[in-house]
Formats: sequence, structure tokens, C-alpha cells
Amino acid sequence: MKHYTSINDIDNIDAWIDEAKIIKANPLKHLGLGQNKTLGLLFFNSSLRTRLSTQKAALNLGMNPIVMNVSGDAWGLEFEDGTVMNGNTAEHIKEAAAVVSQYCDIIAVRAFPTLTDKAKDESEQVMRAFMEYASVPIVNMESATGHPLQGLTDALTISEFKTKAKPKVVLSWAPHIKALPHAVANSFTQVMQKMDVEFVIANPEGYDLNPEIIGDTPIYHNQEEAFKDADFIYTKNWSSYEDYGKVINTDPNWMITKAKLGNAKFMHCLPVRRNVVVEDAVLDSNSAIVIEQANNRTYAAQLVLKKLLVNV
Ligand SMILES: NCCC[C@H](NC(=O)CCC(=O)O)C(=O)O
Ligand SMILES: NC(=O)OP(=O)(O)O
Repeated sequence: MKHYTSINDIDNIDAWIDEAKIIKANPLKHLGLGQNKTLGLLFFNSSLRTRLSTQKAALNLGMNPIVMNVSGDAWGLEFEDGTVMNGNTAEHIKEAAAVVSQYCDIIAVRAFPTLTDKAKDESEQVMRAFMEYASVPIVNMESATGHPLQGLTDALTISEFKTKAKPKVVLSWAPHIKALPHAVANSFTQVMQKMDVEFVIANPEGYDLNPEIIGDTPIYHNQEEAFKDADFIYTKNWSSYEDYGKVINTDPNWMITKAKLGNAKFMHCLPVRRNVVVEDAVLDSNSAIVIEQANNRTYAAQLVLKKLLVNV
């Protein structure tokens, strides 16, 4: 594996989950692997979990992490080819990626979508530019269309908490006041499609995800119907894909409540807005496994870094 930028980079999910569990049982076993290697973490957006767990993963492998908030702290970066750079951008990604590659053995990047320019977001302009102009492996820490470190974490968490061979997993949209990206929902969908689970999606009309990602996965516009006999309810808000980036519905009836949850476990990538996306009674109960889920971010990242370190 040269880069880790998509769930498609996982060649065998079951083998990856097994290896992540082995790493989790003995996280410092490969402390020598990353010795004298540097991981650069570049953030164009806010983060708590990704920023800390990916550094923690690097430290567990003996790597040295260096972190930069690109937006605000670095020079404005230009991604278009042939631009006359007499505006707000001071440095082209061609130079920036080449320079950072000399300081880092692996570069991890977080760059959210515009949610206004669908074509630009779907082209994954930022992630692709790093892959093209950096000379070292690239890790996606949430891009315009995917969050594969989160997806891998979620697969590991479901594997740990399942109580039957083939659990039913529901991805449910929930309301939010802001227009949010599709990345988490996309990567979760893609990774569930690789696993031995019964997977369905619940969202209001107008909120169907990219049909190319949904594939054969059943979509319910009735949340109650989708939740029947669910073992895991994974909740996430996303903005409309059809009416790209728009908030077209904030119906509070889609919020996750204790009554709706039944015997299912509640998952969310976090951060989550209490009593908008999910009520307190869910998050404050034993049915919520969001803290354990967030803990697994370290081991998912450690597995990815371990696989990439073999080639650097
Ligand atoms: N990395 C996990 C989620 C990040 C982002 N959430 C957010 O922007 C929430 C912001 C807020 O609630 O104001 C998203 O949905 O992709
Ligand atoms: N789940 C997740 O990616 O969290 P952060 O946005 O805080 O990194």
C-alpha cells in the first residue's frame, strides 16, 4: 500500500481488523518500527480525535509527529494549475508538498469539502494534489468525500461489540443546524459493504448519499422501519447530496432517542451535538459506545502507519 486515502485501500477487512486487535492488545510492541521517522500532520480544519489519536499512534510506533494548522498559520496554498497568483494564495501545492516531503516520511492531511462546488469536492483536489506532488505516503485524515481512518475504526468497534455472527447495522441521518460533509457516512457505508453485516441506511427524502457509494445498500426513508431488530445504530448528520451541501430538513423527529434505540448500541464518530442529533439519555447510557469507538482511532491509525512504514 502506497497511500491510505480511501476505504478502497483496505485489501482484506477481516485481516486488518484482526491485526488492529493484536496491536490494541500490545500497542508498544513495534516501538522500534518508526524510529527516526517523522509523521507530518497538516490540518486545514478543526479536530480533536484525529489530531490526538494519530499522533498517539505515531508515538506508539516510535515515530516523531509534527503538526501544523495549515489554515491561518501557513501561507495560503494554491491548488489550481497555471494560476496567476496575484490573489490570496502565496504558495503553490507543487512547492509546498515537495518541501514538506523532505521533512516528513509520511504526511497526513485533513481537508474538508467546500460543500458548494460538487465537482471540485468529488475530484478530491487537495488529497490528489498531495498524492501527486509529495514524494512520501499520504494518509487521509478526512477529505472532501471520505474519512477512512474513521471507517476502519468503526469496523473494528463493531467487530469487538457484536454478539452475533451477522449483526444488523443501521446508518441513520439525524438533524443538525449546519451543513456537514458526507465523508464519514461515505466511508462507513463503504466499510460496512465489505463486512459480514446486514447493513441499511435511514435518511429523509432528499438526503440519499451518492448513488455510486450506496450501490445495493437498502435505503429507508422511514427511520422506525429501518431500526427494527438493529444491533448497531450509527448516527451522523450530512447535508443533501442531491441539492448539494444544503440543509433541507431539520426535522427533530429524526433525533435518536432511548425509546428508538431499543437494544441497539449507539455509535457516532464525534463530535456530537447533544439533544440535537441524539438525546442525553442515549449518550449517558451503557448503550452508547462512542468513547470506546473513539479509543479505537489510535489503533486504526497505528495499523495504517505500520503498513505504510514498511515502505519508507
Ligand atoms: N471528523 C468527524 C466529523 C467532522 C465534521 N463535523 C463537524 O464539522 C461538526 C461541527 C459542528 O457540530 O459544529 C463532519 O461532519 O464531517
Ligand atoms: N471523529 C473525528 O474525526 O473527530 P475529530 O474531527 O475531532 O478529529
